[in-house]
Amino acid sequence: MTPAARQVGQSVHRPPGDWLLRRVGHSGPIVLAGLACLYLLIPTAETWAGTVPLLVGLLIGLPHGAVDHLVPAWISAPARSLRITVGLLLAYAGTAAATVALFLWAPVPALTGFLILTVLHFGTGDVAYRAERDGQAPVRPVLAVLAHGGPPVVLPIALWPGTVDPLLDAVAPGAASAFAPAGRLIVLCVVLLAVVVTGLRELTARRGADVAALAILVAAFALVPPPLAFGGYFAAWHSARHVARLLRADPANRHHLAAGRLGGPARRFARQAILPTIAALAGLLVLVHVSASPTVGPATAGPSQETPFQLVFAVLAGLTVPHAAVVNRLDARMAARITGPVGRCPIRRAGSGYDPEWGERGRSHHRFALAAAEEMTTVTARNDREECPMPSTTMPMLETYPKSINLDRTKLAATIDALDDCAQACTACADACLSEDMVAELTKCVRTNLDCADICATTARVLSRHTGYDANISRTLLEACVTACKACGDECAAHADKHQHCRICADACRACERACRELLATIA
Ligand SMILES: CC1=C(/C=C/C(C)=C/C=C/C(C)=C/C=O)C(C)(C)CCC1
Ligand SMILES: [Fe+2]
Repeated sequence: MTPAARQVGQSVHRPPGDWLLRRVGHSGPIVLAGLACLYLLIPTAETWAGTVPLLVGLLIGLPHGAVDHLVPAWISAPARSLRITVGLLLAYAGTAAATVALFLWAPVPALTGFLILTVLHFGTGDVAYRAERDGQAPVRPVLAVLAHGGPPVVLPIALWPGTVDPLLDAVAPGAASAFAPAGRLIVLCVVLLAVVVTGLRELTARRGADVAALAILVAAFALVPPPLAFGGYFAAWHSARHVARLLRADPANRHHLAAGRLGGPARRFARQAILPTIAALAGLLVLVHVSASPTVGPATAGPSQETPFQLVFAVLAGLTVPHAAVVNRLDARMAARITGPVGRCPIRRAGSGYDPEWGERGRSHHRFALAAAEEMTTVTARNDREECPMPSTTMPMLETYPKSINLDRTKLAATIDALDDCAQACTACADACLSEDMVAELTKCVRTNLDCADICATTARVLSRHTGYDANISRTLLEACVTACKACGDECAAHADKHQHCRICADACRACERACRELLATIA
């Protein structure tokens, strides 16, 4: 059975596309191992291992940051995602401009900060990739981040001063001498220590392939000239893993990935990334041209003393900083989503719809929506451990809807769950009322219970249908729910001190009323 077929067969337990994560995960180690072998076998490779491989690697990797602005569109309602996308683009441009200014004003501190950021970005990228692939976050993420993100940056600087120092000075004049040999050695030792501890942890956890990947990473950056190693790493390791995760994050790819097809998602990504990539490339080329011209280039006296390379690198860093910020935030949300709040049931707790303490984080997790089925995997695993109630299938079902949904999926899922909870509580409360000795005093309660149960159940069913969506029907039903829940909540609350079922039902009605109002606010 192919990995894809296996996945389709157990679609509820495995997220669509984890086969892709596994497959792509091998490309980095294979390329770096190949480069290391090539370099050991053909020492003359050094002659063509100059800046060109670095540029080629960066060019191939460039598209991985080209769709950052689309992520909001994959995870929220179209009307709001446009606003988020525009806001994100403005923040992106602002951060990029500030970074470029910092690079030109204080090149050495700026470069130091950028290199630290690169370590964190690569490290968190790997940790997030692994967490997504394995369905669990590492026990010591900081150490793992350093172990995976450190080698591509620290090893070249510490072990290849002859090659790297001219590069450092080209992008930030004075950096080579500012990075003292003792400092380089100390940072190298810290990174190697992190690698050894992380490697031993992996060994104990019997993750042989991951230990091998880490060993290849270190060996390649120790053996292969930095521009070549870095180029290979950036394209085949960092960017490839990131793109694989992006493909899974795009809800439109779910069916293809679940069926083991990569062609559609790859073409879709190419379409999404092509324009921003061309724009970034064109911008960089114009920059090289302009800054190399005699009027503003290095020959000119005054403030424009920077080399073309320095300006281009500053712009590259300027694009990377907001990219790292966007990705880091999403990674953090993903990691939190995988581990969940300690001791709580994520997603949903009995009787109260969505867990308010899971709050913003939970909402964001749904928005990012790695894969609906993964939600099930994670929650089910946690339920096994922590005896949480069965998770709702509402969000996973929404995530599998093949077309776009005109409502905020998170709020919609929360409302459907709240409606179902409320309908169940109202039905049970009416039944319990009928068995009370003082049933005569509860006739109004039974009546409002049954009205509320019917209205909520009907609304939950209508809201679960999206094809040919009619906002007027949804709005009218939600308004009826608000009225029915308010009436039933008030009536039940009046008996809450005497009857536990009325207290529980009143809570469910209030929660449902709140959820309906929130959803109404998005369609009013
Ligand atoms: C300057 C410099 C380097 C280049 C760093 C670069 C080019 C980082 C780019 C990071 C990006 C673009 C991340 C986005 O995901 C090396 C090779 C570490 C060696 C030391 C000097
Ligand atoms: Fe990146």
